[in-house]
Amino acid sequence: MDRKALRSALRDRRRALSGLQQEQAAAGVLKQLKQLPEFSKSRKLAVYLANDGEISPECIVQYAWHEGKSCYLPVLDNNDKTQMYFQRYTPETVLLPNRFNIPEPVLDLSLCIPATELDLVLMPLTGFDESGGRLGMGGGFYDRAFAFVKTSDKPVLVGLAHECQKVESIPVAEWDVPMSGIVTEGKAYNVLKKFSD
Ligand SMILES: Nc1nc2c(c(=O)[nH]1)N(C=O)[C@@H](CNc1ccc(C(=O)N[C@@H](CCC(=O)O)C(=O)O)cc1)CN2
Ligand SMILES: Nc1ncnc2c1ncn2[C@@H]1O[C@H](COP(=O)(O)OP(=O)(O)OP(=O)(O)O)[C@@H](O)[C@H]1O
Repeated sequence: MDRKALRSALRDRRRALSGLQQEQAAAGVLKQLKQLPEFSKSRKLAVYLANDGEISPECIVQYAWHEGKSCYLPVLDNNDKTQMYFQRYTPETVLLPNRFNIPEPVLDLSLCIPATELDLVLMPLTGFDESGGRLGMGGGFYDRAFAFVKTSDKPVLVGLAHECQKVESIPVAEWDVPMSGIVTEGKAYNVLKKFSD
């Protein structure tokens, strides 16, 4: 299956989950994450607002705020259509739908930080494999934003996924940035053995 067909099949799969399954999955992911030192140690954390059946980091955000961590959300640039920024996210942040209808903060560059300053990035995905292969929504936003990670050990990139997003092998593209790990409702896949034990 090519990337496009695989993306479409996997999007159907996650959209088919019930509200209860989504809630349980989100709680399961938080439970798994709490056991990871990379999460406990992180001070600056990139999250996202769930869309199209993605696993929701909402309870992770609530917990992170409670622990005094700073959360950041992806914000798209309306002029440069390839750019994605990370902007501070607090309970007061005003959100508006972006061009894909996903809520995001109104862009304020003074509240954005360079991707290099993030400790941990929780990435949305449509599919993953056990070698850290990631299939996103097809915009290439995360691949571009984190292309530098290939030669850096910060930030740690962790995909959040439903177990049903796992496939045998994601067809890899040359620009793909491998994830250090994937956390699902039931398991933490420590792909690059970057997670400390
Ligand atoms: N929750 C969430 N936020 C995110 C991402 C994501 O994957 N999930 N992104 C990760 O990169 C960025 C947005 N990337 C996206 C790329 C394509 C589509 C999408 O729905 N494409 C439609 C076509 C829509 C249109 O052209 O109007 C489609 O493929 O059906 C959505 C988001 C930034 N924010
Ligand atoms: N580092 C990069 N530099 C330039 N272009 C890139 C880079 N990474 C990805 N792209 C472009 O982005 C497009 C989409 O890539 P891909 O299908 O891998 O997106 P994705 O990982 O599914 O999406 P996303 O990361 O937004 O969730 C590709 O056609 C590619 O040309």
